[in-house]
Amino acid sequence: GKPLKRVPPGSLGIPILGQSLGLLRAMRTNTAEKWMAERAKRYGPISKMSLFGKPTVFIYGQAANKFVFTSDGSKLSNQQTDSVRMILGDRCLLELSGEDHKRVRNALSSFLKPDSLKNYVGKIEDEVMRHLEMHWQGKQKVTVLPLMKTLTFNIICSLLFGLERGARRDAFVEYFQQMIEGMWSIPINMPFTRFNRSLKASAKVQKMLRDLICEKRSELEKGAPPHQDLITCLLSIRGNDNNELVSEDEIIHNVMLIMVAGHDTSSVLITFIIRLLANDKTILEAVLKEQEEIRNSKLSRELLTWEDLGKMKYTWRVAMETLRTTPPIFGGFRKTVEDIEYEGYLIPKGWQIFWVTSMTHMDGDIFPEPSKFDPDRFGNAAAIPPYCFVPFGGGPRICPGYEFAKIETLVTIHPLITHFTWKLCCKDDSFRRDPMPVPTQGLPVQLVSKKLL
Ligand code: HEM
Repeated sequence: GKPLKRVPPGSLGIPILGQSLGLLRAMRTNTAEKWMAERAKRYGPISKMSLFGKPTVFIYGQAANKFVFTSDGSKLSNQQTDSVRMILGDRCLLELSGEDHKRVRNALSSFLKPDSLKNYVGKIEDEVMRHLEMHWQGKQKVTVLPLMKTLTFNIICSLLFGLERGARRDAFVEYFQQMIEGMWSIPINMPFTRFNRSLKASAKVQKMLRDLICEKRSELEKGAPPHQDLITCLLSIRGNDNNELVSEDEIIHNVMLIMVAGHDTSSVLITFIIRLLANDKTILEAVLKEQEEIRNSKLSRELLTWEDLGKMKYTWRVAMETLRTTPPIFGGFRKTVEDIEYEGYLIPKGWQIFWVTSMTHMDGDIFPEPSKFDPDRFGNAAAIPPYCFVPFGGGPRICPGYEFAKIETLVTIHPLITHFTWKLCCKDDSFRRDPMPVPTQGLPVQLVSKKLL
């Protein structure tokens, strides 16, 4: 018969802990890119390690990304680390495959597609303006990251779940933060571990969502319109037998996924754009010019439209370049469903595969002078080879929140840059990963209001 292939080089380290602590430590000191590059130098483009309790193979490059993003569920499943699965639940999109994945993803996409989101630009702007009035206007100093988290969380709550401002939303925010803190931790469920705290918070969030669904269901029965928010929309989708097509657990687990996937990522993107605009005068002026032209074409308090967003081309290029240089998502995992042969190696069934955004984003053959911040790289998006710019992943699981993130970002930058100027307060202008990028002290800035909101 065929000779047995070898598993990739590398070491699995100590069971359970393996290299998790090394990687997490590198992330916290912002040397994770270096950590990965050193591994690549030592072991080549495919190597094994142990991460978050599982044997893991780390692969990178354009071909590796394509392999990860396009292999179907018979080869690679999308199962997340134990921590993520136990916290978000086993019926969220990340855990589903095949027909189940398609059914639930279609249901979510009917809400997240541009044609539907178009109608919410005004509602998002309303949240942004209230936020700026409350937390920015008249202040001399603000800390950007926590504020942007509050803002993106509020936008999600109002748009997707119909949760208005108030005590209930505030309780939600708090449990949510606790829940997220343990998502990339080592799954040791003992009192006082990050993971344990996170699991408890997850149980509380699930209880709150179950109550919310119950209320929405009875409102629907009384004749409330089905398109007010994501939950009512999902409850209203019926199968052939007239039963709900998306189960209650699926609604709850996906609502939690969207809140996690949708607010942390975009808050990081907006924060790093604000940081960049403080550091780069030329780019600041170019963005300001584009935004003022749009503002000057409108009446003083007139709301932004979908067409206005379409004109913010340069601003979005700046966002894309920010996503290239500081991708909110460091990378992700898949799991092998069977023994797989890859580049002459055996990857045994049940192992994790780890892909990483920075490895192609910072590759000088793909992005010349990769450390230089240059929005014009995205002047002609078609010139960028496929599976190389992957802040949103790729293939059938590419981020379905791309348009949502784009709208939120543009709608937030517009009033910020036309009404305020800011300077960084910290001498130390660096960041760490936790695992999302966090600027020093959350990015405190000194603020000047140019004109009233
Ligand atoms: C700058 C903002 C964002 C970034 C960088 C981002 C990035 C990503 C990445 C890298 C993936 C995983 C792809 C994979 O593993 O193959 C993903 C998946 C996902 N994202 Fe986003 N995302 C962002 C915003 C959002 C928003 C605003 C939402 C929802 C409103 C959202 C919802 C989701 C969901 C539900 C998935 C899972 C899709 C699936 O498995 O089919 N994301 N995102």
